[in-house]
Amino acid sequence: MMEGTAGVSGRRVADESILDDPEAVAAHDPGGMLRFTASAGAQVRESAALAAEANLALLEDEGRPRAVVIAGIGTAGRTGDVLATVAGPRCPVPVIPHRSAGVPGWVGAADVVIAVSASGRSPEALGAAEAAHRRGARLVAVGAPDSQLQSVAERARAPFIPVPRRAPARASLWALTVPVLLAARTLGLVKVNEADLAETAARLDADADRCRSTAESFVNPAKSLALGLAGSIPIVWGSSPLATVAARRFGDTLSANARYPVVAGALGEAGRGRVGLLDGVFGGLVESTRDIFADPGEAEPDPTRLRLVLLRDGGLNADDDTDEPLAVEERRADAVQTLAERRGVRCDVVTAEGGSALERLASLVAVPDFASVYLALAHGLDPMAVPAVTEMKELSNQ
Ligand SMILES: O=P(O)(O)OC[C@H]1O[C@](O)(CO)[C@@H](O)[C@@H]1O
Repeated sequence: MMEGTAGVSGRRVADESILDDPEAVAAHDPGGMLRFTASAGAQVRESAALAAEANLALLEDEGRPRAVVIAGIGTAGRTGDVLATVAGPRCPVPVIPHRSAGVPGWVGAADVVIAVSASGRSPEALGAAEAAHRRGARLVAVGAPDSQLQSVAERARAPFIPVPRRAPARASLWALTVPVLLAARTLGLVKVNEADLAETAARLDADADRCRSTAESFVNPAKSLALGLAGSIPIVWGSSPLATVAARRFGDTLSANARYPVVAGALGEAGRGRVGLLDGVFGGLVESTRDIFADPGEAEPDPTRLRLVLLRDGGLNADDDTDEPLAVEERRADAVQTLAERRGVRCDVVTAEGGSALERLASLVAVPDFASVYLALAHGLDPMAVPAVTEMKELSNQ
């Protein structure tokens, strides 16, 4: 066990035995992050019901907006990326995620602002909601009940969709996302139907079952993903825009839960630049020194290596609904796997499953979400507590 200089303790080397002992898992997860992560399917169902109770019809009256801005930070901000990709390139209006306080200068009465904040008090979401109200834009607010955000929505006579405050923001992705999607559906921007929501929730439940703490590493995809990543620098690339949202989400959870540095993004873009990492000191250069016959007793401490996680969209998208032909995405994903193999860089692949965009996204997010928690636990880190975030807020007076 090591102590960090500010009193944070953990193990530098991951301890696999923790993951195979459900009691040890529970002991290292006093805040119940695994339980919250397992509630994803329930979040989808509950949020759909809460959105149905909100007066979203108010939005419909003024017809299709000029643009939709989704304002929020952190996980709340990710909901804007989800909406943009689920709406897809055929969306009739621009969908713009916005991550700083206020709204872009052009926002006015023709636009819709969806302000999202799990706590209902982030300055980014509150600033956007106030600005939308001042400028006469239509507003929808999504966040904690009885919060400042709810007050702004009430003042603006705008629909408010509550997100019960049970889990920390990053374990509330689905509770935050579903209201955003349903508001956009009311505006005619996405085609998410009840069956899509039910199937997404069912897939999240099934994945939570596969990733439960009592399922041992060799049958638990999240534990094996976590153990594969242990000690490495994860590089997470998504093969399509949808898979890229999942890749960035994995970057968020690996950083916040497991406190791992991550490179995450779109494979299309990486292929023109960052793929060069595979040749570097943490890639091909270190892999060329890997000695599989070395005596573990005499071996030097294991050097830090890259570990590639490729999130593949699975080829279920209709060609006419994507930015790029599917065949291009698939060839690129095959190519990076070949490249990694040539350099000796280990690669994990998660392939999307399901019929709707939302279900496919869920299938790419669920196992990595659990893996980020198991990786924290294997290092003896409490995935719930991120003292650096609190300290950062104190130091910057925010
Ligand atoms: O959803 P909220 O409450 O606005 O918080 C935004 C972000 O800020 C944090 O709470 C950190 O302060 C993140 O966990 C979260 O995603």
